[in-house]
Amino acid sequence: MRLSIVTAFPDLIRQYLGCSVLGRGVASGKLDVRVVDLRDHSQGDYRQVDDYSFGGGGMVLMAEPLARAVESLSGEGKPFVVYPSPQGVPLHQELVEDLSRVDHVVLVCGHYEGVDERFVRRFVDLEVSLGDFVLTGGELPAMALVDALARLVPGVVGRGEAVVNDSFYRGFLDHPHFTRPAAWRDDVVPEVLAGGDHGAIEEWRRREGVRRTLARRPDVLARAGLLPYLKHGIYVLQVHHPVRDERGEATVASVAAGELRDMARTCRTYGVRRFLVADPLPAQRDLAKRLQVHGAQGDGAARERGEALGLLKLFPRISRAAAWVREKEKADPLLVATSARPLQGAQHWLGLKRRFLEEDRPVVLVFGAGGGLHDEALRDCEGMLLPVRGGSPDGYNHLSGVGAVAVVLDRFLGWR
Ligand SMILES: C[S@@+](CC[C@H](N)C(=O)[O-])C[C@H]1O[C@@H](n2cnc3c(N)ncnc32)[C@H](O)[C@@H]1O
Repeated sequence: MRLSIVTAFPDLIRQYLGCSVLGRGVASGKLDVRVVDLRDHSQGDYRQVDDYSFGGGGMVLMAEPLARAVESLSGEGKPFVVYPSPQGVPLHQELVEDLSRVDHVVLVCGHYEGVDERFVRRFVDLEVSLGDFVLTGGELPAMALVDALARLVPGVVGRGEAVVNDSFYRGFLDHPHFTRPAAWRDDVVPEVLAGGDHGAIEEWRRREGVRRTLARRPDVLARAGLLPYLKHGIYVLQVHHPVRDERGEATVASVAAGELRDMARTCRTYGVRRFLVADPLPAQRDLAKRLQVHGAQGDGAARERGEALGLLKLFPRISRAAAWVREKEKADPLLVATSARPLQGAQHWLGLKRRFLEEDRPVVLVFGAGGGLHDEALRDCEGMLLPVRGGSPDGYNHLSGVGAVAVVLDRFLGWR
């Protein structure tokens, strides 16, 4: 990506671009940043770039020098023009990531009262704000943007400081950091960090990142994929019995090969540890087993399908599936029921997402087949998820099993 900064104060920017991580990025050619002096695009002998605000008030940057500066950068296609402004959309990591995928971003620094609105209307694609406060000029926000973008350019940040572990990158806050000396003014670094046990260090960091995020910024969890931050695995359990028939009575749902295959593939996509099925009928479990064997034959797509079906594990009852997870994880699983009907005590997915982190237990997401989980099945579950809602405001929303698994897994494990 290319970055250009249009400013009436180029020295401010040049100095910043010459130092530390950015300085090394520019010197090595990994960072392509150009600083454009607005005065080079002024008209007349006085290199004028600003004038009084119509109607009274302070100075405003004039439209024509700004337009010329941007046009001088438009040789190889139209760049994406960003104007840092307190009236813009708040800057956040997702926006930085979106901008990092643009070929050429031009940052236009305002000053004094701002820039002529006619320039904004004609040239600016996006106004971005650093927060609800006012600075004297757009140079600091422009540098903040360049800095945040530069971190995403491969090789600019050293390998030791993996950006994926930074705050917000994966929807979590970073863990605390410490450096030498190990004891400073009677304050000693956590013992685990000074020992050489990398597994224990990773576990400590994971827990601290989770703790901080829950305490300080639970709002950012909406975009977070939970998997790297959970100690235990996430499981999907499809229940064939007891599910509801048309009259709400308990019945057994039949095995649908296509449905099992598609759910298994979704589980594989999101890193679900195992796809469990509870079915009391041996003939149906046999059918599912045969599907697993045949699905693994062939190459290409078939192999991928086979891998997904390898996640499948069959049990006669919900309790047996739960006991198997308990044994495997050496921890009590949290079973969470999903339903098309709003169940008593059901929670919003964001609340559950926090709960998964707080309780740090294996999680089993339980889906019904046929007409959905019967009340008897709900007795095995400790948590309940509100129905997935689409455009319709009323509570009832019956999705296909495959659709429901995909939406629910994306909310908990999808990484935006
Ligand atoms: C003093 S400000 C102008 C404020 C403008 N009159 C207003 O109230 O919206 C001058 C310049 O600083 C930059 N600026 C100030 N605060 C900013 C913020 N919170 N985020 C991004 N840019 C900001 C903008 O480029 C702006 O044109």
